[in-house]
Amino acid sequence: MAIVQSTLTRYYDYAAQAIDWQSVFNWYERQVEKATSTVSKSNKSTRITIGVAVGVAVLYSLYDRIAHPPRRLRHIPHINAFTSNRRFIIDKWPTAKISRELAMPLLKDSSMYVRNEKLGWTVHVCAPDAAKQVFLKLEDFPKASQRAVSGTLLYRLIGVSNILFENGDEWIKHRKLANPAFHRSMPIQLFGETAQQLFTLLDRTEPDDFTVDVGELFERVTLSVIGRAGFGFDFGSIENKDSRWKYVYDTVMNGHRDPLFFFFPILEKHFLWMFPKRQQIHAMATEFLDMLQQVIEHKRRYLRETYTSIDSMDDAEKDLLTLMIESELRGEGILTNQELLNDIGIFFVAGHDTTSTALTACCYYLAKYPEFQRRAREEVNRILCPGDVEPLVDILPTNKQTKEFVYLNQLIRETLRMNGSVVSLVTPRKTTKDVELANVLIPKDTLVNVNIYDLHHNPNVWDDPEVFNPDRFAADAEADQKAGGGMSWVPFSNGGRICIGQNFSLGEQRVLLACLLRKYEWELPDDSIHKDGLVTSNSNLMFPQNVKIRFHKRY
Ligand code: HEM
Repeated sequence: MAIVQSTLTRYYDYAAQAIDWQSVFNWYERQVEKATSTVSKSNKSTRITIGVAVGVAVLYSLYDRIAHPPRRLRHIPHINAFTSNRRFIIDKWPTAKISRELAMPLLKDSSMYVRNEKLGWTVHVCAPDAAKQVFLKLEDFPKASQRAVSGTLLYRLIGVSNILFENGDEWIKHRKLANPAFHRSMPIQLFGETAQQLFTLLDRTEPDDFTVDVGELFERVTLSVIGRAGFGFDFGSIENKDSRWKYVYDTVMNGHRDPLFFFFPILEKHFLWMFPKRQQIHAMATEFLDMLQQVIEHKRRYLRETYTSIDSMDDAEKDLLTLMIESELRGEGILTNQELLNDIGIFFVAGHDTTSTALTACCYYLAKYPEFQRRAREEVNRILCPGDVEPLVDILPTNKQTKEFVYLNQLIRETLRMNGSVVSLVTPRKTTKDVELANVLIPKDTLVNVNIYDLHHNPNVWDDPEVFNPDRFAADAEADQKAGGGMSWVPFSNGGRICIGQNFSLGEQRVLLACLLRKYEWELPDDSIHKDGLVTSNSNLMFPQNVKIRFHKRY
């Protein structure tokens, strides 16, 4: 009985975030009171008419409260909750269509709109000056609590006390320990070796011309990189596309994206016993966590026994976990095993799918625009093979050379504008007081997010936002000119909570794309479903769907 009671109380808590039920009931009571004084004096047909009228009014009030934001947010344009749920869950519109059809009409005269989400009604900020305020004023816009979704699949992998979710001193503790790991130079050699490992496999298994799903390929590559660079673990995912750990991880992440549980986490938290298949996926999450736990314990033990501050190994080639434990051993802070597990879980989840979707999108744009591909290859060859004759063998770029890839960098940045991997901030903020954002009053306790996709596609911000044009990121061009007027390009967020893995991901992308440009030329097959634009999922991580590319080996 106590369990049923606590479950119902929690369900009420959850539902109460979206709907102000108490005022619905109060209003209903008032109507019934008014009506009964009239009804008691009237005949039967009048009583029925009044009963129906009150019923209709109650239903309308209920609809109004579910479909529209609370009154305190009604001065901001909004998307009807039924419309957004239908388009997201039932019609599964891709992110680009959601943005074009539902958000852009509202942004003609506004820098923000309101939408209902799993944590409740949320203001989506889509203009550079307002985004800047959200990013920089951490005390007005701390991260909202993730308590409502703890215990769900993804949150079992990353916990709720980690570098991504915590605020204030707790967050500083995590970030301080992780910073040295991300501020050394990046493991460029490891990125290059991974590219070579991929080429060896493709040379062995594919003819000189072949077609492949690059999304799937890059997932295997980035999984391998994050396993080795993150915590010195080999997932074996390049050599073996059916590797057990890849299967386990994919099953858990696909389970996390299941719209039923994504939008109704209550089902998973309190009614898991009703879903046997879901229970099996939870068992896999446990298996994955056990593996990570063992890796951490082993590494902690090993480093405690062997650590000296004089160390011959180059920091750039050490894994992130080792560097974090070394920071602890130097006395720069301490995390419990559970907190370390959560942070490694975050690096893993945040650092692998994001980079693979970015690489997939960039590869797609290079296929769609052969002229951009030719320019990028020319630049890579000029820097890596300065002689008269291009040696037709793999040449792995050095750290210094990756910084000279100016045009390749423009391509990567424009790809992240057009198809940034993260659609809106993973963790919405919650206002701590009434604030004015781009001249709009946002009351205390309002959920606020920066919609990165809408900001990057807002025609009030970018010229011809739907045109893929890497030259807007050339020196002194459009992006540079906008830099003074707020934050218009924010695929990695910005301010104090900017993505800690930005340089890691950019380094990985530069090396893999440079190696790929030398080894292959590529194009979109004639029957590509992406001829008119990249088709993606509508989850918050924007997965390009089934991107087949035709490759021709150059050597
Ligand atoms: C294309 C690749 C990537 C993109 C687009 C990206 C994007 C983002 C965004 C938008 C945030 C802010 C989330 C929020 O505030 O809710 C973020 C935070 C974060 N990212 Fe990334 N990310 C990428 C790669 C990586 C990599 C490779 C790692 C680690 C290996 C990583 C680790 C993190 C962490 C730990 C945070 C939280 C930082 C904090 O709050 O202090 N990300 N990322």
